[in-house]
Amino acid sequence: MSGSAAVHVAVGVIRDGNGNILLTQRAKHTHQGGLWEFPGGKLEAHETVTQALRRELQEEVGITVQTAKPLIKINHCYPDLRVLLDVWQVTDFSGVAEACEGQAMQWVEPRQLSDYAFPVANVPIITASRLPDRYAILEGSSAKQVLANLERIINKRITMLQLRIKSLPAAETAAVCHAVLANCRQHGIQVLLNSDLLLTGLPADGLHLSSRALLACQTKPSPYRWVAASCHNLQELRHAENIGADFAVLAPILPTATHPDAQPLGWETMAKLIDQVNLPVFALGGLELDDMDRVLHAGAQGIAGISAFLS
Ligand SMILES: Nc1nc2c([nH]c(=O)n2[C@@H]2O[C@H](COP(=O)(O)OP(=O)(O)OP(=O)(O)O)[C@@H](O)[C@H]2O)c(=O)[nH]1
Ligand SMILES: [Mg+2]
Repeated sequence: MSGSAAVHVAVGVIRDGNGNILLTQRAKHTHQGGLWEFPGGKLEAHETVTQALRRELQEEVGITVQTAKPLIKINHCYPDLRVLLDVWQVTDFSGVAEACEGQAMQWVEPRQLSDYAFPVANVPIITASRLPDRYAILEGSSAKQVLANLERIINKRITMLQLRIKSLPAAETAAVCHAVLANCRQHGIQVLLNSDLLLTGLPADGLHLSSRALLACQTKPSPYRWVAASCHNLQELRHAENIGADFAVLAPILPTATHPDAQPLGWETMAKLIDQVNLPVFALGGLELDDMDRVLHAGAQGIAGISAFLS
């Protein structure tokens, strides 16, 4: 199958006002029949992906797409078919969803998606649909500064962050980590601990591997709800994908004052790199929240940042 052109499919992760996601069940006789899917279908000749998305969601579940943004692209080779799943998040629609083709249909909470059997290509789509579009990196050169930065991050309504404290004495680091975790729990923020933080037994939500730690892993570290990885090139992104990391952070995209010697990847290279892996990838380095639209259209999950969320 690897030689034939991929079938381009427009797929909608449709959310209702409560954040639930619409699933339908594929008819028994079809490709991957009997499994659950996000509604969508093949592009017709001369159709753009957003035109196909609009038509398919009207035909299959009777809704009219009002607003949609790119979520993730998946290139997958089934034994009998190669597909490019072009997945869009539908954030606003009109009409009431109904199963227009007699298929089973369910609105499902994101955390319950794992209770449903999907085609294997859908694994990173499910991860992407559970991730936010902003991933903050919390740092600081003193305990006071770390906690002040956390206040600012909380005010930006961030729901996930990486705790990366490098320069505090060990005893102070442990105290700050406990304070950050308690504060984040209170505000519903998930915390991933950077792998350079040599502290064990902290009740965090996940592990964020430095690129060095990533390359030293041959399998996904366990047990963590989330495993993320810092990447700078295709080799690292592929390694993150191969060990089954949940998502990656790719840097630096634009020049930054904090890393003046690092060669920025730029928009075009970033898009090309992200296109080559089936993995949610946050863009990091020199970006601001105003860049979100451009970042999403370049294929990224969203923006990761240190100063981006501190203004
Ligand atoms: N819609 C949809 N298709 C998916 C998903 N995951 C996945 O692997 N696919 C694959 O992508 C292709 C989508 O085609 P489809 O059967 O929905 O196409 P369609 O609506 O145009 O159907 P038709 O050919 O009967 O008109 C199938 O091979 C299907 O197995 C998913 O989550 N949603
Ligand atoms: Mg379909």
